[in-house]
Amino acid sequence: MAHPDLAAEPTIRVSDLSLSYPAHAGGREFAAVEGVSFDVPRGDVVALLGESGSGKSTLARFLAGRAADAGEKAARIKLTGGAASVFDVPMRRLSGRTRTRLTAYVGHLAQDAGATLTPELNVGDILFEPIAERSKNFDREELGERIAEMMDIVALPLAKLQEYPYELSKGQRQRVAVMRSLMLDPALLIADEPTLGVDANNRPRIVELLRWYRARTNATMLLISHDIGMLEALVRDVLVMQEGRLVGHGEINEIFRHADHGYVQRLAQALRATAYDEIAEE
Ligand SMILES: Nc1ncnc2c1ncn2[C@@H]1O[C@H](COP(=O)(O)OP(=O)(O)OP(=O)(O)O)[C@@H](O)[C@H]1O
Repeated sequence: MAHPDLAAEPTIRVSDLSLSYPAHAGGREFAAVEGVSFDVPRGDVVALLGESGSGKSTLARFLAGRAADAGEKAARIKLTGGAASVFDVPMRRLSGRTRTRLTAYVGHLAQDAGATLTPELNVGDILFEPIAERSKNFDREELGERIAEMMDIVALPLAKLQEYPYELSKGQRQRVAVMRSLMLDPALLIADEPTLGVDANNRPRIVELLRWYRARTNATMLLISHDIGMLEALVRDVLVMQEGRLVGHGEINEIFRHADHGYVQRLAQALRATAYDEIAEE
């Protein structure tokens, strides 16, 4: 059985990778990612950009080891070509045990995670849950201090710990979801639009939380985000996808300065105008 090697270099290795959704409802198998290759070196923060439907979430979910997580069969992601490894664990045909081992180190913030917080739990329990599931013997006090620090960074009053998801605004729920994705101290964080649905005043709070986390842990991060504040504060390299393919890869300023691909050029222009909401919806 492959054991995750946290010192693996690079942390993520993707080679000519193709991913599909199975055929369903009389339709054909759908190729969401086609022939993509890139590495994410250990400790780097890389952004995955691209218009809606370009395959970003599919790739993120697959690399986070959550390809088979979806309830319905039709939403399970299948590797149809090439290879990928995370912490030197090959992602082809992951056994249940290997997957559990791997996902213990890989935080995944799913798309619109704030909307799927457990409705029966208050915020405090939502945050404690990942740790309580792993071990009964955790230091509640130490963890409480960490939670208080995170709440402060994202500007949520401690009284919110007693509230339930339905009592929070959309942006507050999203902030809780981002905090939750960090609770197990992941050595790799894969986050799908961490600031989506958060108002402009509070987006920098999430950026700050991720910066704080990185300074504390030096974790590797793959972020799907068109948030210019986040890109500027955290990201060195970007990957740009279009229709399942990688159409740009490199240092953020370089790639936008010398963009030779039509979509990358348009994206660069839009980002300069900081119209990120529109890009995400394009
Ligand atoms: N369960 C599924 N079954 C079939 N096709 C799917 C499924 N989920 C996503 N797709 C398709 O796969 C393609 C890639 O979707 P994906 O969500 O990865 O794109 P994305 O770049 O993350 O887009 P967005 O920014 O809108 O989330 C899209 O064409 C989408 O319609």
